[in-house]
Amino acid sequence: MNTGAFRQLRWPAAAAGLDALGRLRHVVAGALRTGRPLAVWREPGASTPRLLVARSLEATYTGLSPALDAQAPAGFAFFPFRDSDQNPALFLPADVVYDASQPEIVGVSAAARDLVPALTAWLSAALVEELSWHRSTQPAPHAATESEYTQLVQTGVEAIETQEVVKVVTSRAARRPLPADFDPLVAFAELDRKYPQAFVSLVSVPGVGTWLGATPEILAEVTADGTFRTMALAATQPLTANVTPRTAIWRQKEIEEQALVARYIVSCFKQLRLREYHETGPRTVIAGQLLHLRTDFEVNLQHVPFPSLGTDMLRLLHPTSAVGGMPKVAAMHFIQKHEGYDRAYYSGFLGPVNVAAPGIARLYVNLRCLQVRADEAILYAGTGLTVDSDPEREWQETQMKLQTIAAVL
Ligand SMILES: C=C(O[C@H]1C=CC=C(C(=O)O)[C@@H]1O)C(=O)O
Repeated sequence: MNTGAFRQLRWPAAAAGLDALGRLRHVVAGALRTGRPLAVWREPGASTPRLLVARSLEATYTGLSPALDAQAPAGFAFFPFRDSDQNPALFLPADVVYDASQPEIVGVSAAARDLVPALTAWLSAALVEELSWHRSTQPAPHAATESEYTQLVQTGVEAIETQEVVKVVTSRAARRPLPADFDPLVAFAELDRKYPQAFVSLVSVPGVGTWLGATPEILAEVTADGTFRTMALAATQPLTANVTPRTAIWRQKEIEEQALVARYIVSCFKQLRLREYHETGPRTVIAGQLLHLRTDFEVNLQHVPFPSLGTDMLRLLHPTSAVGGMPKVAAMHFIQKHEGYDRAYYSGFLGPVNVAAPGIARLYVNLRCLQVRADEAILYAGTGLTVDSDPEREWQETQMKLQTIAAVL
């Protein structure tokens, strides 16, 4: 954790019996009790989660997508599919930070210095059993029936046939009852265990709600050694005993669907006049119980004259054609007109910027996610359509995708 920029509070002797995750839970409880936004996440391949608490809701509103450079503020981005008053773009400033791999300290930013007395007292306070998670003030979205969804796919295929769009990604919400004793932090731990290669997240913001997810898709990453990465992830089939990444065979429809996403990324590089990028793939990758096709793109930022490449690419990429479609504006218009529900933060993006260290940012597409409501969960999934899409198969594909996150219910 980028603790250099933070005042470090040590846990008091009273907390000696609490393990790293117990401490994380206690800081989460304090944030929820005082109405503060928070994010807990575990990066792919990492063994421990991190937590960030913003000092206030007001401090999280942002107009622009985050800058991916070492001088930019540290925080956690939580962006909707489409920015609106109901689903504002948020950037939670890194005011209180906790890294479960360094469980002896809690960091507090200079901007949140006035929180230090209350936080110090809280670290010695008795544990709270029940956490009261932030709720959305928006109504639950409409959950499409099978016939509504297959009709939507049919309309999408017709829009491709009439050349209104080249590709569009349709999606739906599904409502599931919450188990009586559902605990988002326990569910987070289960996602962490089940999906070691996913970006696992739990974000809770007053009025916006509580979102849990385990996404396989990087939107934009900038690493300490000056590398920019993104990926074209699309096409889906179940991972079974007989079909593995080595033996998977893809139909023409799926190859085309993924190639369009890759082409879209290349078009973004072209808009920025960047030619020096490495492209690897497509290859078959595992995401939970599914297989996808993935092409990786990498740029060495030390070798190109584009200091703001990460920031510029992020602004061009979102929403990628893996969640919107192509051409972007026509696909967004189709979705707005026909999908019939509010995606909110599903297929938006999320992740830390300059939290681990200045210059390290990891933003992911918010897929395989759910929204926790008072007594139900809203799950989300979508499918990329091409002219050859079969409505019934696309419905089945959304069912499979919902399974990734439904596993914690
Ligand atoms: C839109 C989703 O997945 C995207 C990412 C991988 C494969 C996809 C597909 O096969 O359609 C989607 O483009 C989702 O999981 O809701």
